[in-house]
Amino acid sequence: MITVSGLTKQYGKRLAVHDMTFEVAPGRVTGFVGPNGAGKSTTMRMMVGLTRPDSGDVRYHGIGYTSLKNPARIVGSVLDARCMHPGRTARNHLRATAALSGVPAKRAEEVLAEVGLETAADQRAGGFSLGMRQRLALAGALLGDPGILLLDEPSNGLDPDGIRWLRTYLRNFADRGGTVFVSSHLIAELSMFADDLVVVGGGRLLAAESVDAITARSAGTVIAETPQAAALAAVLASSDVQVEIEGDRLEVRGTTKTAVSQIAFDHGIRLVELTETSRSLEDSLLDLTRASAEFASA
Ligand SMILES: Nc1ncnc2c1ncn2[C@@H]1O[C@H](COP(=O)(O)OP(=O)(O)OP(=O)(O)O)[C@@H](O)[C@H]1O
Repeated sequence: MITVSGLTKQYGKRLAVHDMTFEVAPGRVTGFVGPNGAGKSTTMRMMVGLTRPDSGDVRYHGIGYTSLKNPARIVGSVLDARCMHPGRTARNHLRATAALSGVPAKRAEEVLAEVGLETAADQRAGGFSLGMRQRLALAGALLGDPGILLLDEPSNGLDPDGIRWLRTYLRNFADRGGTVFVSSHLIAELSMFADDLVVVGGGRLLAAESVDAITARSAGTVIAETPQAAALAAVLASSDVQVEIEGDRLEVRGTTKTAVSQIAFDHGIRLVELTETSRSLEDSLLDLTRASAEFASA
């Protein structure tokens, strides 16, 4: 369990992170979402002691990061995949990192296999694509066999196969009881595989709850197609629903398909088509963050 309490960081006049409080549960993938500049990287840097918070703290099973006896064995993090010596081979990079973290050198071979980089083990990291660097950085985070992974935008630079591989990897890690905290500015991407979401905008926490809870809260939209669109819009407008009309097509919010069908039947209105779409998680989150101007323009 990761407990983030009242984390705050100001740069000059800019409040990068304000009073951020949330928990990240084991056995689940938690997505950390928000637009560029929302404060995700600053929060994650504070979570691993790279940036000192002005106030607040972060605890891993009740212990602060800097008080952990062997942090590499508890928390693996990738905050910047470009952060590696370009002249070193993948294997040597991992051996050097292992030595610094007090991990046996043979772990390098194991983590290379785990991220699918065995065949590139003797190539220099400087020649790696961003996607390969992401894998190598993840391998580095896995060296201490930690139970917690913190990853900042890990799918940057990965091709679709790489993204699928990463999702499966993180899903399995969580299913084995691990804790996964992964950031992205792409809400749709995270909603595909996260269990919980921590949503931020403008340095503030906007929501911290399960994907299911956020999805359930959002009302559905009913699409009705009828040659009597104006008549249907008129009767619907008299009940408490929102109606938008475009030619023969109505978009109705705040009701259900069954209710629209009944109203149409009661008024002798012929429907050509009637469908109900649940709003995407992305739409729901954009609602949540409507107040955040930065989110709206992201
Ligand atoms: N070292 C720093 N000095 C000054 N301002 C900073 C520093 N680091 C971050 N900021 C500012 O703090 C705010 C939050 O930035 P942060 O990088 O944490 O956001 P983010 O959500 O990770 O965005 P991105 O997806 O673009 O990385 C931004 O306005 C940024 O300009």
